[in-house]
Amino acid sequence: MSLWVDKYRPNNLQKLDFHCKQANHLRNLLKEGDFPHLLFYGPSGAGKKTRIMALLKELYGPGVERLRMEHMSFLVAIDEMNILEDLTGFTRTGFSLRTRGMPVAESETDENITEYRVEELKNTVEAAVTEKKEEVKAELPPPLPQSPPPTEVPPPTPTPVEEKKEEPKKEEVAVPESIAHQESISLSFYFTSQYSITVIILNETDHLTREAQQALRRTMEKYITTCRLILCANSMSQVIPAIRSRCLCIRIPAPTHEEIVSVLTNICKKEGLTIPPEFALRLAQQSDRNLRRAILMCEASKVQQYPFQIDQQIVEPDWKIYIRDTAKLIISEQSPKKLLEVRTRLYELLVHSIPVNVLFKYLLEGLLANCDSDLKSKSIEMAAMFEHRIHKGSKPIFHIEAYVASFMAMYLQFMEDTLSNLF
Ligand SMILES: Nc1ncnc2c1ncn2[C@@H]1O[C@H](COP(=O)(O)OP(=O)(O)OP(=O)(O)O)[C@@H](O)[C@H]1O
Repeated sequence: MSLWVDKYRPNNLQKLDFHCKQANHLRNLLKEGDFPHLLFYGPSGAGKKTRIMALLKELYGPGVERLRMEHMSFLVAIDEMNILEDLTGFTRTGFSLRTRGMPVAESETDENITEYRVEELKNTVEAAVTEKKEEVKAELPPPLPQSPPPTEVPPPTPTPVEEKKEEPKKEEVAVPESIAHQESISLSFYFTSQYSITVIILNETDHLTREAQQALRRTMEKYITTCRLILCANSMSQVIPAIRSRCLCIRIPAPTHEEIVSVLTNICKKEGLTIPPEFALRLAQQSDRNLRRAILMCEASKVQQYPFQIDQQIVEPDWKIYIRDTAKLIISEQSPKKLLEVRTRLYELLVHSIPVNVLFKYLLEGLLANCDSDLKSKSIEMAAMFEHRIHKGSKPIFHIEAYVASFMAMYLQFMEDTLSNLF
């Protein structure tokens, strides 16, 4: 049994429920059978990946659904065991790179990671394009003719991707033996190969370091004849101009409340349920125009209570409640002890893969909801500064914590001033 978000994810361009005009443009783009490098950008839950998959399906047919995730093993050099523990969560790479407790020498953390990411990115893309090309080509069925001859029926060929699925391959990049400690990490990326073009989908391109993006730029140029990159990003401001200019940028705006209501109504109809429009609208409003969140909340609400009531309580995600409680903690007491407690909670959220920008946004929201109106503008100004530092720096936790400490100091000062004015 799958979740509604997966079960009712439209799988071709015709079935897309909103931004239909844009879907038509994409179809026109594909008429030639080829396309430039693409960069899809827009807020989370707007339907970027759904569109990418629908686009590939339009181009290559149903086989593309068996797109797979490839795991590659890399050996990472580690000099010492004075280790940074907090690398266990998300790292700022564009791949779904997750470390298995990967230790890194503290003194050289940033450079090591940057260098490693650049190499890793280049190796991965190049391996996918060059080494795998021959192998993939050999296994692929002949390309579908534009207008198939009426008499000839092509012989059934085994689907290549299915074959590969049975034996996932691992590659290892050797590192010098002199290095004392080595750990293997798993790098995941998606790629599909059809005909002569390898299509590589890179998620979270905006989380790549600048160096990695530069490397990607060169790779894009080098393999322009054999490879198409489909990049996916939440924010364009973090993508370097060189990458932007090499791609056709496609903006996927967040769906409107009405569009979300219509998607929810359709899903409920398919499930044989009735959803009051007022309740669907409340779900849309609470989801912050994130369609995935709205569908998940709708399903959770159905489990909690059906038939739906207009004023039914909407089940919120745990992490959202946890962030709100963290904000309340900050307001409740401003002391080093509380700061430590908040720090632990922030780490907890990060290791559970809550994106930094989401964490920061909801934390600020929670603080603003609880603080005096005089403090609001200052808090927002301060938050903007620390958010900028998060993007510029490499360790978001430092900056979030610094923000919390600064907010505490400002709040404490404000309370003292208010009290002294009273007496
Ligand atoms: N056009 C659509 N019609 C109906 N449902 C949709 C549509 N587009 C997306 N969805 C639903 O919304 C969910 C989220 O979409 P998707 O994963 O494509 O968003 P995204 O923009 O890639 O999000 P993120 O950036 O967070 O990964 C999908 O699981 C799907 O169920």
